Amino acid sequence: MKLNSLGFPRIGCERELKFALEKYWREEITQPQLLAIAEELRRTHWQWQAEAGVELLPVGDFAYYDQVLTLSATFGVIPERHQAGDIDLDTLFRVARGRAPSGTPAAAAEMTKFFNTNYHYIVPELNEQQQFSLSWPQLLDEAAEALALGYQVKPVILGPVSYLHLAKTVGTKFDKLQLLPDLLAAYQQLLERFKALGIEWVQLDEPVLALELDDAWQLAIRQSYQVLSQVNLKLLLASYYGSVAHHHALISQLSVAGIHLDLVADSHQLALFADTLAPGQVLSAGVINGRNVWAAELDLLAETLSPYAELLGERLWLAPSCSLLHTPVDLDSEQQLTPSLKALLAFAKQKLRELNELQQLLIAPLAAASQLVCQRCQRVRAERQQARDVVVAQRLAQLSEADYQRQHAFAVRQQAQQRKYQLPLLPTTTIGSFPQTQAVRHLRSRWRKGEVSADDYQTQLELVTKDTIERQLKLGIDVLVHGEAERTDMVEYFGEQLSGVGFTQFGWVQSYGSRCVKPPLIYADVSRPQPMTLEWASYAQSLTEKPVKGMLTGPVTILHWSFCREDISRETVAQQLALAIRDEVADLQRVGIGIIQIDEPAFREGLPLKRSEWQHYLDWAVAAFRLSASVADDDTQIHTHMCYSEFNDTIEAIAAMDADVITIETSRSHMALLDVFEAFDYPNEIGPGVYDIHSPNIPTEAEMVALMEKAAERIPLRQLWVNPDCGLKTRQWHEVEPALKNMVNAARELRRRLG
Ligand SMILES: CN1c2c(nc(N)[nH]c2=O)NC[C@@H]1CNc1ccc(C(=O)N[C@@H](CCC(=O)N[C@@H](CCC(=O)N[C@@H](CCC(=O)O)C(=O)O)C(=O)O)C(=O)O)cc1
Ligand SMILES: N[C@@H](CCS)C(=O)O
Ligand SMILES: [Zn+2]
Repeated sequence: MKLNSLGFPRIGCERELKFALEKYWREEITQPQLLAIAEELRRTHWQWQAEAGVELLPVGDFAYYDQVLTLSATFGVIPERHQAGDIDLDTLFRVARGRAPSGTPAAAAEMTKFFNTNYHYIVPELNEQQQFSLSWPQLLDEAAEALALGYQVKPVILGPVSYLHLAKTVGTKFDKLQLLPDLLAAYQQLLERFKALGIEWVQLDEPVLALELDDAWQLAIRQSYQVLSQVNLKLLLASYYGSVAHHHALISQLSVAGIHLDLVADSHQLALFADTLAPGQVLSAGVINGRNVWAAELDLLAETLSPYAELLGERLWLAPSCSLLHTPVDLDSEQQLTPSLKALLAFAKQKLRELNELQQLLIAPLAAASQLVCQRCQRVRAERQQARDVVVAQRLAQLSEADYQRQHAFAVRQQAQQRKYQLPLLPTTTIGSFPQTQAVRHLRSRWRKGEVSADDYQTQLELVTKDTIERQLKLGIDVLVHGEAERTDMVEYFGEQLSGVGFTQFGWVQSYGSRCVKPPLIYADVSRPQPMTLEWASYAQSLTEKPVKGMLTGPVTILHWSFCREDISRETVAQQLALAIRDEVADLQRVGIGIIQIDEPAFREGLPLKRSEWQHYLDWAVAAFRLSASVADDDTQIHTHMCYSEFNDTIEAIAAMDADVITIETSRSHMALLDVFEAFDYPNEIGPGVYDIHSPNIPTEAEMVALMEKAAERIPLRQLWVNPDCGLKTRQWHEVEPALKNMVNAARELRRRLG
């Protein structure tokens, strides 16, 4: 019974890769220095996995920016604008970031969510004449590197169908499946090269199988594995992030040497697929949750797996459900978690140990060590039962229809809000955060280490907030924000203050490139012991007569960007979070904050992979948002904000959220995203972003006027706001100030032209 690893977090226990990358980009270290740090990380991660008993070490989970981008480079899929001779490391960085220490800057490639995760990949750009040829040796080099260290190796790469599915087409319109035969030829070459290194197993990941695929994409799966199985290698076909039971017939007919299943997503797949395994075929049972941080119930898992261990013997492999990319690295680093919460957790390193313990439980259930594991599991289960808070349960039980409804319909509210605020036509605002400068981060870091007192920390942040308000006043923005300088992250900040939610010191998870987040841990019923944002909102409002928006993160986004308990439904957790945010809305309103933004950037990301499950999700997600917002009086203006969104297939739900104003990311799509709002006759107000905050470029007044004119062709003028695409925390003041100056001038010009 082998232990199978689908990948380990590459960022490093202390985010070594993040810091090395950023230093390299700032040209503070050389490329050989970056490569050396990366090599050291790979070595450490292989060693940890080997020590846990993993025999076939994954290669391909390491990436300098993103593993999909590495694969694109491997096949020579580099947009023309980023090419400059042969592919090198800087080519990858130019694709991902638009710039690198060498080469000419050019617009970065698109980045988007990897399936339903909070990890972002770089979208491959394919044209109709796309050629695929082995062009970047990283995967082969890393395989050779692991082999040289004496390990057995199993390359783990995205399969051809998922790769095509994630890619976008550029230039003339065409069906990307046309490219499959050529792509398969390139995969074959790559597999041959692995084989030449003496490699026996290659894992091909096809998370696309968790989707409901039409005939053409199912055929693509069939064709791909028919072609690739011709290479004399053992292929492990891996699916994850969802059940593939609906593709059982398709998958079980493929001639692959092994199948990996995400049994956390759907444990019924085990019996289904075990029944139809071909002779000799391996089943990799993904039983340890690779997307969550809770310690596994190993005793129960062993009970379930035991008959299959007998039936399949060596053909049963034990594995995490997916790559451990989505989990923090090492629980042992955490010094401040309560022992009772810590006992509930397992990060990547601990998950490897769990695999090992599970193997022992199956091999020697009566051994003393196995008994100890069972006792620990029982203790953890008992601890989990403390998660209930009767007050929260009672509040939920008493909710009625009225709690989900604003007092009056939008038209009435709009009048009340206009009477109160007298905002000009095309009001200007921003999305919330202003640059999180090095100075602010450094200050926070020193405060955390006890080098700066709480009072000094507060005073310094007040100065930053005051400066942020003054800058906005000088710019002439109509609805201000306090700037979020006190927040590390829009979700973590709330997680730190809610009961039932824990937070870590070092629980970093890669979000994209060098950027990481520390997701909160929702381990018990959630409530808000005291106001979370009131002080900062009131302080900022005290500095100006102009309205300052209260700034909250919505329940759906807090849920999706946290590690959530699994003993109750996500719907119920969303309701609990909604009640906490609702209390905050009520408090903000009470102290005179009359414009309140409840951010929901992760609203769409929560959509289940299978369309047939969408409506149920949308119903409860909309309800949670409404529950958080409906305590607002008619003249309190509720904003929401969504970035990374596409609204065509969710517009009814967006409208049902009934926010008075929604700000969205639209500048890159040149307002095309607004088509659906026009077609739907969206009744409430909209701020289509006119400033692409992901780019260091400063948009001109003329560009923003042109974008708003396009918006005005689709949406009635009095419904429109002028704002950036998203928060400005990752930008610098020298970029933000001129951009916002142009934005305010654009709004003024438009009022002259159109008003
Ligand atoms: C909008 N996005 C978000 C997602 N998920 C979230 N939970 N939050 C989001 O905002 N998902 C989708 C997108 C992803 N986008 C981003 C964008 C930017 C980041 C990012 O910048 N992350 C930072 C970490 C932010 C943070 O928590 N900062 C802390 C700690 C800062 C730090 O590293 N300090 C240093 C010391 C510094 C010094 O002394 O000078 C240290 O600890 O060593 C803070 O502000 O205090 C990142 O750097 O990766 C993430 C996702
Ligand atoms: N209020 C947040 C939203 C980001 S999606 C910000 O401005 O950073
Ligand atoms: Zn945003």
